[in-house]
Amino acid sequence: MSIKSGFVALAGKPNVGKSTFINVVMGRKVVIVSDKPQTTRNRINCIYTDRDSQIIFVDTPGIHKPLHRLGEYMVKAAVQALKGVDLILFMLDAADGFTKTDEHVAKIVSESGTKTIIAVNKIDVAGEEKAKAVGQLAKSMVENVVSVHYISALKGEGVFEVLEKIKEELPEGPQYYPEDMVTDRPLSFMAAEIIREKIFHLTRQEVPHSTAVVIEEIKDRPNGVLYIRANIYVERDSQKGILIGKNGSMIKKIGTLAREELEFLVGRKVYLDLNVKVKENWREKDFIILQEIGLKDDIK
Ligand SMILES: Nc1nc2c(ncn2[C@@H]2O[C@H](COP(=O)(O)OP(=O)(O)OP(=O)(O)O)[C@@H](O)[C@H]2O)c(=O)[nH]1
Repeated sequence: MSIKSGFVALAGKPNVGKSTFINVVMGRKVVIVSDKPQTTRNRINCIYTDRDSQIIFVDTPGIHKPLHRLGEYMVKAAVQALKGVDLILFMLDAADGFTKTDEHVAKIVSESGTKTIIAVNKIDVAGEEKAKAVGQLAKSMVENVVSVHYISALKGEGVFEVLEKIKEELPEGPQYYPEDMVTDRPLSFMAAEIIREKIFHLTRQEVPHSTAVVIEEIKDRPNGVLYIRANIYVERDSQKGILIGKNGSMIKKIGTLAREELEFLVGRKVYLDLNVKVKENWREKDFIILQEIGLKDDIK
């Protein structure tokens, strides 16, 4: 039996709700969501599979970067990347109105000529009129728009209509990935992202941004438990104190929440071993780069 399958690029400025949308579609948490912009340092490709379709949601490098950092070359590269996908999902924020960054994303999307679905998100907090204005402006700026939807990813409103439309527009094709695969990222990457998300949610000010999570070890224990050891690097002793908390209460909270989510992801018991370490100026160190581009080994 043939299915509908293909690659869908998620385009939209930071914080419009791309991760929230993906999480609703996937029915479980696979992408970090935060109210602090650009938390998803490394974007994850998510694979949605059902009876008659497989959709691979991909990120477009360059498109989320601040305008001032976008050289002509990067714009070209982004356009080129969008030419290579089957469909674009261009997301906008109804509450924000149509901004300069939206205009810039719209230009890149339009230039690719690729079929585009527009989703105006956050209608739960914006008036209908404002949302419609955003949708219409976006539509007028993009060449190949197949439909415009008004949604609230947070409330799950309209998300499945978008999903149906995506399926309708995708070509018939093969199932590219096994059906139980939800992301093409290794487990070590997912684990680091999940731990980082908890730190983002539970701590304030400079702490989240001074934190790096490096997965040191993932091992199958004979009793079926998955053992994961992670180092959490901060830049100063004071930050270490905050992360550990009074009598270890904060790190315990982070650990419990992260473990529960990891257990959900891998479908079995997880033992999470977290160690907070101070490493001055870790941002300049290359070990974190290695981790972020996924060079650490996955489960052995
Ligand atoms: N009110 C409202 N808030 C939303 C909606 N969708 C997402 N948000 C919120 O918007 C913020 C950003 O959402 P994300 O899903 O992380 O946005 P993103 O586009 O992936 O952001 P980046 O990773 O920065 O590119 C979070 O606080 C979400 O809870 C929505 O439909 N309504």
